[in-house]
Formats: sequence, structure tokens, C-alpha cells
Amino acid sequence: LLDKIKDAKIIFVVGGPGSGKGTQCEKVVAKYGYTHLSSGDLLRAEVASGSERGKTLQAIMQKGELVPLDTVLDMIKDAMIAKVDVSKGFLIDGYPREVKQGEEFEKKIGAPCLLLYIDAKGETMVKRLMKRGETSGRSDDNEETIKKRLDLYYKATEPVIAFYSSRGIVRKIDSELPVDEVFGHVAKAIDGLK
Ligand SMILES: Nc1nc2c(ncn2[C@@H]2O[C@H](COP(=O)(O)OP(=O)(O)OP(=O)(O)O)[C@@H](O)[C@H]2O)c(=O)[nH]1
Ligand SMILES: O=c1ccn([C@@H]2O[C@H](COP(=O)(O)OP(=O)(O)O)[C@@H](O)[C@H]2O)c(=O)[nH]1
Ligand SMILES: [Mg+2]
Repeated sequence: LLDKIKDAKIIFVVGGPGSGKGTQCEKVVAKYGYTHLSSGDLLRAEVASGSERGKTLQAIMQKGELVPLDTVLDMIKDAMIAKVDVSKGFLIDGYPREVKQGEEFEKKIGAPCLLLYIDAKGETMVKRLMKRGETSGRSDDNEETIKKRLDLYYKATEPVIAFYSSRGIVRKIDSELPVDEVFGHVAKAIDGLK
């Protein structure tokens, strides 16, 4: 099974909270049929299941902190294995959050061929998340937790971009533009893969 995953394209989608990762991934699914796996969505599904593990996760996410690396990686791996027969490609959204997560992913699963770096200003991200919080029902879409997620993003996740830049697979996407223009740039990056 892991051999099959190695034949599929793996794309990391990295950006700050509310930068628009999920929005762009949905559009990639519609156009290219890739499988979208959002680490945050997988964690929220576990929380929604009401399991003991979910309760622990909920407490960490509510604080805007990172859950243990192995937890997320196991969830992503299981989800990839479940889809490998029908997938030409995988969008791994919101992962890696720190360099170590990327290293572990490559050891256990495989190497990404592209990292889409969805970039918006801090101010923009906060504004979008406050707005989303009016309807999202996400308990972490509140001012205090948003600030913590943003701080952690700059501290832990931005180094991920530097790490993969040295490999030449990072495409920086300006997500201050309207959604469809942003997608135009995303599509160009994907079309550039052979
Ligand atoms: N104006 C504008 N709004 C956007 C754009 N992309 C996303 N949004 C809005 O910003 C909010 C956050 O977008 P998401 O796609 O949920 O962001 P995300 O990066 O997945 O965020 P997390 O799930 O918190 O990691 C949503 O309410 C979107 O409607 C964009 O390109 N332009
Ligand atoms: O690899 C991951 C992905 C998500 N999270 C947790 O899940 C929350 C929501 O993640 P998501 O990607 O949905 O939203 P973001 O924080 O990017 O707005 C984060 O704040 C973290 O607490 C985590 O710990 N590890
Ligand atoms: Mg998201």
C-alpha cells in the first residue's frame, strides 16, 4: 500500500489560520479530483465522535496548541491508505505545522512534490476568522484562540516553508486576491507538475 502512495502526487498546503487553505483545496478537488485531507478536519471529526481521545484533542485545540505529532500523522496515514486506490493525488491541508512533522511524514509515508504556501497578512487572517466565527461553530474561532494560533504559526510553521524552499518545491500564493484569482495561481502551480 505504501508503494502505491509513493506513485501518487503529494501536495502540502501550508499557510496561517484563515489564510484560505480549505477554500483553495475545495477548488482543487473540483478541478483535479485530488483527495483533500485537512489535518484540522480529521481532528475535529475525532472530537465530534465523542471518544476519549477526542476529548483530549478538543482541550488542546481550544487553546490553539498543537496536538501530539503521532496522533495527526496516524490519522493522515489511515485516511491516505483508505483512498489510495482511487487517488491520483493528495492535498495535505494544514500539515506540516512544524519541521519535525514534515520529517516524520516523509519517513512514514513519502515525499511531497509541491508545497503550496498560501500567504495572507496577519491582519487579513484575523479578520477572516472573526467573520467565519460568526457561523462556523468552531470553538477555536474566537479572538483569544485566533491570536494564539497566529503566534504559533509564525513560530513553528513558517520554518517549514524555509525548510522546503531549499528543496525548490515551494510555490508562494498571494491569498489577498479574490478567491478565483488565487485559484488561478494555484492551478498554474499544479499544472506545472509533471
Ligand atoms: N476575500 C477572501 N476571503 C477568503 C479567501 N479565501 C478564504 N476566504 C475566507 O476566509 C475564511 C477562512 O478560509 P478557510 O479556507 O476556511 O481558511 P483555512 O486556511 O482553511 O483556515 P483554517 O481552517 O483555520 O486553517 C473563510 O470564511 C473564507 O470565506 C480569499 O481568497 N479572499
Ligand atoms: O497538524 C495539526 C493540525 C491541526 N492541529 C490543531 O487543530 C487546530 C485547527 O487546525 P486547522 O488547520 O483546522 O486550523 P488553523 O489553526 O490553521 O486555523 C489547530 O489550532 C491545532 O490545535 C494540530 O495540532 N496539528
Ligand atoms: Mg481549514
